[in-house]
Amino acid sequence: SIFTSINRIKHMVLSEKSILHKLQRGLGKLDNGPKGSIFQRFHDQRLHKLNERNVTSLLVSLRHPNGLYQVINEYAGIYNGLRKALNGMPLSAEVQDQLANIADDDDVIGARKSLVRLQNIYGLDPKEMIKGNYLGFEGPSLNPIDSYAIGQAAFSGGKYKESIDWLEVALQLSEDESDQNDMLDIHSMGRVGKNKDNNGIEPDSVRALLGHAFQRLGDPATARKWLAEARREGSHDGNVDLGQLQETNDMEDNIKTAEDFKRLCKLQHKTNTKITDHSLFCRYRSVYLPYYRFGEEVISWSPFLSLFYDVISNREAEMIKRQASDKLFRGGVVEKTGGEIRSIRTSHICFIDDKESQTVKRLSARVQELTKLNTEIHPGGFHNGQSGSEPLQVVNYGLGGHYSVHIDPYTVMNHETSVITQNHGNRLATFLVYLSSVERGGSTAFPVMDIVVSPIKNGAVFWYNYTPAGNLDTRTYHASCPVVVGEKWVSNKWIMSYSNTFTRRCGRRKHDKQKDIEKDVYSDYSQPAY
Ligand SMILES: O=C(O)CCC(=O)C(=O)O
Ligand SMILES: [Fe+2]
Repeated sequence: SIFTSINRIKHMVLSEKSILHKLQRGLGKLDNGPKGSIFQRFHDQRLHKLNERNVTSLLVSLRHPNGLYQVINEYAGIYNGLRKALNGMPLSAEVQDQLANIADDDDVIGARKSLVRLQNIYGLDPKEMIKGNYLGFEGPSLNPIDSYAIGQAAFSGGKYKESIDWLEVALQLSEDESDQNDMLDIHSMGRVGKNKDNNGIEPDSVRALLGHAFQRLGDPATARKWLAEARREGSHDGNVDLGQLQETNDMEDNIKTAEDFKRLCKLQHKTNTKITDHSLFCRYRSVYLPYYRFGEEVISWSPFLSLFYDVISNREAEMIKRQASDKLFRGGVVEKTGGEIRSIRTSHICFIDDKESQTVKRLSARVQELTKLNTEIHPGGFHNGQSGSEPLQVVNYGLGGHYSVHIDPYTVMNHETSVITQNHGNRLATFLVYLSSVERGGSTAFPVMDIVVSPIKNGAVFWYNYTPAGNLDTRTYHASCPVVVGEKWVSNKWIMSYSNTFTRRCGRRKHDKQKDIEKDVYSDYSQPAY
């Protein structure tokens, strides 16, 4: 899938010529058969199109959710024809790899569901979203077919309220447009069909699906009204196979912090005025060799949470993203529940070991100096011996990319995680570095602490996942709010517990909290900033 990484979507758009070239090479041996010539025609037409387009404006549109949706939809549509033509033929691994770089139907469905997530989390109105207005950020508009399709996706995801909004917009837009057509047609004596308008949606299918949505919402009266209207004008029952639908919910729906989470996500760049702890403060922190000075802001004492500014340079951030983009893959947390796959994380990730990159190695060393915790990775590699930290995990989010509420320590016991926890213990602390700012959305929200952090490029958040007594600190539950506009990159440095048994400072008293320890530690070597 590619909709879960803006980097992959950009790669699809920018490397299509090279993808086509490699496909041509891979399909060359089929050249004499009929399929070979179909590919050649496809190749030539596509190349012609590519030479004509304006790449700059295309890239600008990819900052906006509708632009991303359109490009995913368009590429899936165009390449579906090719995929069908190649269906059943033996394809080399290279051809399959290249085809995997191009959006397919699953991406289109994922993209629709992502738009529904944006609607849901930020309380956006599809009337505005369709026009391209997301939280005041303008972009390309979508059409009634898109609106209907997104409504269908919402419906099949069990989001009936959301689906009704999209379906009503679809109906409204198609009526508006057929009104306009009627007016034009007064002169040419109407030719607009009753059921099928010029935009290719059948209003009766929309009405029927509206009826089903109201039915599922427990409003049989309104449901009957829509179903009757659909039947009066036609006999369609929508294009959705209602028998196959399953109710699925995002994790946000299931936890009691759902409303807090939404509220925090909407608070971007605003201070949470509920925090009135006057003992919070800022200070400068220094590391040496090379000398580097950062601002640090303590934003919560218990649990301890602090923000660092300019903890890496622009050059280092760009370097890490460049190194990561060659090895990104779909982030692992996909849960299977009742036969349906629901994704609690829409991003691509990869790991970079200190051995692979001087930049990453420097960052590890800096984190070690700042946190006074051991971050050294076993010289033979993370998996070959006890390590102070995991290799750096780099994350690139996709269209509406998010990560549902979770805690960082391993909790699910499968083979791989139990090998990690046996060797290294668990994720004692998290040092989360922002490799980009995000224009709208994409904050890190801590619903239990009632704190939200807006990504600031080159900044970082640091916290302990365990209390000084060694208990899992469930106040550290956090999530990545969906990205609305822009491209979000973060990286995680997870510091492991076994190597830090003796490096994490303990309290002087038995029940000391991290707050007490921090005060002791920092009065030793740091002065508050003015
Ligand atoms: O991207 C974020 O803001 C949070 C990421 C996160 O929590 C994680 O990757 O574990
Ligand atoms: Fe996390």
